[in-house]
Amino acid sequence: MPHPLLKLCGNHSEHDVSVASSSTAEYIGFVFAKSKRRVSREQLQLWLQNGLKEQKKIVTLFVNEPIEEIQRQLVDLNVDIIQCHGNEPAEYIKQLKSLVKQSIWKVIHHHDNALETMKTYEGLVDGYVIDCKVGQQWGGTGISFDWRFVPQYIEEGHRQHVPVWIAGGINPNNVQNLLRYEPDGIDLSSGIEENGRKSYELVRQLEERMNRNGTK
Ligand SMILES: O=C(O)c1ccccc1NCC(=O)[C@H](O)[C@H](O)COP(=O)(O)O
Repeated sequence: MPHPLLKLCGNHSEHDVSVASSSTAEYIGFVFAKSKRRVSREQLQLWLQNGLKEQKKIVTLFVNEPIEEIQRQLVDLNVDIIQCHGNEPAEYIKQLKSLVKQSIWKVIHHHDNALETMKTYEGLVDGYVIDCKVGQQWGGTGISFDWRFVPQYIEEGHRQHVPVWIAGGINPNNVQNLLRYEPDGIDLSSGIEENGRKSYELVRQLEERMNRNGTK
């Protein structure tokens, strides 16, 4: 079975950055939206200056943020991807894409019309993250959606020739169930945390379970 890409998201302290940096994750994510995991531009700048970026791609996450504010936050920051985690419409994504150099990932929250929503971004995004929205919480909830729907999202993403990442409630104990669906990437936050901090041990367990499924 092929090995999916790994993203560790919601890093918000030097400790978290150290855990994520020492992992095999190809992508490291930072929340710029209202959240207990929110980081400032200045924090990320410092971590980048201290060598965080070597070997890793950096994802910055926004929720329905005015485009000018995204531009303001990212000026002179060497980051690779902007993850739009709210309900930003296609027109917004089109405008953002025309103004920034980073790749753009759109989060689709699993719901009855999610597949139709996904189709509206065709040709505009460089990837999708399918996540679980719980009440007013856009992400980082630790809750999974019904993974039997994963194949339909992968099929639609591949029809659009872009990768599909799965997020929401993934942890070392359930990751193998998800890997059966062969997502292009998996995105975790709560499932590798202990007392609100990323855990070296949980990341180690995650990598060990992922490796049981195939080699990188
Ligand atoms: O982490 C947050 O607090 C957060 C707040 C607002 C929007 C998105 C947020 N997090 C996104 C992620 O960290 C992940 O991409 C994804 O939602 C998976 O989270 P989890 O279920 O905790 O693994």
